[in-house]
Amino acid sequence: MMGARTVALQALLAGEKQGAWPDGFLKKAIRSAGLDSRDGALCTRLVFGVLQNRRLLDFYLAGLSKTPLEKLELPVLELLRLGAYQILFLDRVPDHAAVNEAVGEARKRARNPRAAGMVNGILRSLSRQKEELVPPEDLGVGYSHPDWLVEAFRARLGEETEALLAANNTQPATCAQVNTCKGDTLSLIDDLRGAGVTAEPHPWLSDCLLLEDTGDLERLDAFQEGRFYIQDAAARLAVWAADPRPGMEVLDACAAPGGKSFTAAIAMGNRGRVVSCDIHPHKIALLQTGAARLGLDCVVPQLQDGKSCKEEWLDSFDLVLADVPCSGLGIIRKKPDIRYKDPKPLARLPEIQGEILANVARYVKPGGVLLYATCTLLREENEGVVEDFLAKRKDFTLEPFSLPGRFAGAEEGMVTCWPHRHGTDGFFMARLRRKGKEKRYD
Ligand SMILES: C[S@@+](CC[C@H](N)C(=O)[O-])C[C@H]1O[C@@H](n2cnc3c(N)ncnc32)[C@H](O)[C@@H]1O
Repeated sequence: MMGARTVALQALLAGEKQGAWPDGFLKKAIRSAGLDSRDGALCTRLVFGVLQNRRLLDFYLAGLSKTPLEKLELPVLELLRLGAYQILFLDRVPDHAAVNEAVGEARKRARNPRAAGMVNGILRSLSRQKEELVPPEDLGVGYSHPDWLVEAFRARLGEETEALLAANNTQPATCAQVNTCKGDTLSLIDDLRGAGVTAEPHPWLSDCLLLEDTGDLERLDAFQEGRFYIQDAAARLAVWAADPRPGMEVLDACAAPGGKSFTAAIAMGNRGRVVSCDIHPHKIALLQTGAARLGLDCVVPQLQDGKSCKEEWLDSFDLVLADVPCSGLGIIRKKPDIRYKDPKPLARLPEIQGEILANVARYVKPGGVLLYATCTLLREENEGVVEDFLAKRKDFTLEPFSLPGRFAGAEEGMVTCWPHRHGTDGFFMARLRRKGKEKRYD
């Protein structure tokens, strides 16, 4: 039977090979290896820990390895990172156990017969020297973010940058939204606690819970009964800013996996219609399954490219949500590999975002609302796209909104949520009103 470290190694290697986040792979691998919840949690922590600290781990390993790290076989390098992460960050794993496991795996996997000896030597030296290690001064190395990203954050945050980088490497509690169409928050808390989950009400967001020790939460009865869904507080706030009301016609132009459609439908008491679109056919199935589980039949999934105009929708929706594809740099806490993305293709995003926004704005009724949102923190994908749009569409203006808690910018109609300030994902939302007679929904 495979252990937690072997599965973690496989997930890291799969991530390197696919150039993609191993989350899906990790969940499946944990299930198929039959890891119990304790080993599953250790395996997940190892994968997150290595991704969150890769640059820092490499910095220390490079100081101990005679061979440059880029010349090592990839499985050997990942084993060194896994071992180093356990030695430097995990008190509950004895160093000798981390070293022995890494050496055993290296014996099985490395083509170079000397690799196991090298892994042994490097990790034992690291264990001996760990109290004397001098941390790097460079923020990018210390918090394992690429230099370009540190500079982008510094341009916005100045001295606050380090706090954001540190927050990006924390482990947030899982944030769950209560499906108030299927029951109240207190009885859900009771039932989750009865199932062994640590469930607390969110400190400032109603009908929202912070969960820990969930194990595979999709197996919980309350999940299968559609009594909650997973969504960060910041994403919930974006729908709050949009303020959907019962009876409205709502379009969610970039909807999958459906969090904001579901939040809107719940706020509407499942009355009215939420047309939930996505460009990818396989994601329409996700929307269908999610809406069915939650019992939200006012959600109508539909395949539609947000960039191309659907004539019959012109001037038809009270509210249009444009939660556009973005660089995702606000959700590094949950997807630690996002920081390693090649920044070049990201430069094209503002154009795509602007195109989607310009097209779906045409679906807003006169007097209706357009909500632009991203889960990134780059000005060019956020305020920049909105400002370009407003320069072209003089019939739209930013509109103030209120949120629970203090969020700078709400009175001007644009808010950025920050992991280090608000404890949420990094997120941007702008509320725009189209000129015209507003239809009232109470
Ligand atoms: C940020 S995610 C949306 C998250 C979603 N609103 C939620 O709250 O769960 C962006 C989504 O846009 C979709 N997408 C990308 N390009 C699109 C396009 N041209 N038209 C419609 N959807 C698009 C992606 O497939 C992805 O599911």
